Amino acid sequence: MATTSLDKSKIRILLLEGVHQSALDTLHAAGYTNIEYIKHAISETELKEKIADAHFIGIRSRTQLTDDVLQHADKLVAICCFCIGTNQVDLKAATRRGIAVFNAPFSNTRSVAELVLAQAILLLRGIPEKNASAHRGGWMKSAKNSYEIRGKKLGIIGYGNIGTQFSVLAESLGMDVYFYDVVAKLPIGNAKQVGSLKELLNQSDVVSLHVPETPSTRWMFGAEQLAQMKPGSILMNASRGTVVDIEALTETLRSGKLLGAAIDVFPVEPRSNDDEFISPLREFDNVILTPHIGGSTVEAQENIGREVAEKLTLYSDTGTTMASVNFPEVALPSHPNQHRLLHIHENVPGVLSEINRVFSENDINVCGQYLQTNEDIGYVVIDVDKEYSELALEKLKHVKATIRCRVLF
Ligand SMILES: NC(=O)C1=CN([C@@H]2O[C@H](COP(=O)(O)OP(=O)(O)OC[C@H]3O[C@@H](n4cnc5c(N)ncnc54)[C@H](O)[C@@H]3O)[C@@H](O)[C@H]2O)C=CC1
Ligand SMILES: O=C(O)C(=O)COP(=O)(O)O
Repeated sequence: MATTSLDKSKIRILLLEGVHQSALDTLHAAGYTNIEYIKHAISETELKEKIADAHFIGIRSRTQLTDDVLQHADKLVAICCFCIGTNQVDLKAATRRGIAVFNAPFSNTRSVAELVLAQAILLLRGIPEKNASAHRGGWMKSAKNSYEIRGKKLGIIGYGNIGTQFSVLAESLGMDVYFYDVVAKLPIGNAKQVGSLKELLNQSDVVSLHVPETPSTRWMFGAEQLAQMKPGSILMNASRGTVVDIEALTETLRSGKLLGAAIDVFPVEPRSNDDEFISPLREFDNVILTPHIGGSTVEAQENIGREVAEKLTLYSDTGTTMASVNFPEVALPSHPNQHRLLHIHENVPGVLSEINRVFSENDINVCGQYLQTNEDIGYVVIDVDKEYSELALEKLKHVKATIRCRVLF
């Protein structure tokens, strides 16, 4: 019988942006050896070339997998984001092509929360300016504009995993925490949800953004919101570079209204550590500029590497899609002595009955069947005796609304 399932050594995995060694170790331990490992993000042209051969791609926040790029990804089975955000992936385009997307939804949460807490303390004491001055031979010994964090009001925008972690840490240091979120959220500890962003900004000494990049958060923080902030307050953004209008922030900082700012993410970020970081914010000593390292700790990266690589191998080996960002979630047992057919189709009426007809009309015994759908696609997994998989695969490919169909053994 012809082989339809790929040998592991032929499954090509492209890993970009220097994902942690733990990812490579996990993949090697699972028998995957055909891995191209690149330490930085690559240009769109190179990406289009390389993705054409890849069955799996691993990226972090910098690589943009647009509809245009995915048009070149004929063999791609899954996209693995070794980070929280998946805004860099056109999820609709991936789903339409039957490409599953995975991420690490909370392995770097604590790292971001610790960073912003530290930044709030440093900014309230004016440390960035004093440090910069001392490096130039200055001596700014003064208590002017230098404050304890205790008793200050923290305003968190986006009270999700990171926002709540930060909330807990900030309360433990005596901050009063308020938050604004588009969804009603259970407040942790003594935190209080406020009804509008304006209300939050009017009262907060420290404002910190922890929203995902979505159409509703793109440029949500501009001149109007900066005007609503208290004089002498602080703005921190470790969410996405498209959330804050940098020109408006630059103007506000020039006016001296803010005590300082901490910005970790930028509208355009360098592709590698060899490229120059360009930003109008470079001129301000009272702004902490960090190179998108909110989640860059050894602990977070090691955990993310392992976690996402495990999701990749599980999907590749068994078809399991648990915790996928865009696919219906199906947890599948191993399938010894059987072949497993994976059928991804548009979620339209009549597909299932057509699939079932393939098996009844061809007298193929179904040993196991699993189904899950979401609003866009359906994912059906069927285990059959080995000798029938080739025939079934051929027939299933012709079922209406089929996006992708393959066999695992
Ligand atoms: N700087 C870095 O290295 C890192 C940055 N991030 C960024 O942080 C973001 C947040 O991460 P998590 O807390 O894990 O996400 P999450 O999904 O747990 O929480 C996001 C929260 O924002 C809220 N939200 C959405 N739109 C909003 C709006 N327009 N206004 C107010 N609230 C809104 C949601 O309801 C949710 O409660 C990620 O999407 C990612 O972009 C994440 C990790 C590391
Ligand atoms: O987890 C996220 O969403 C981040 O922003 C971290 O991105 P990175 O892996 O550091 O490129």
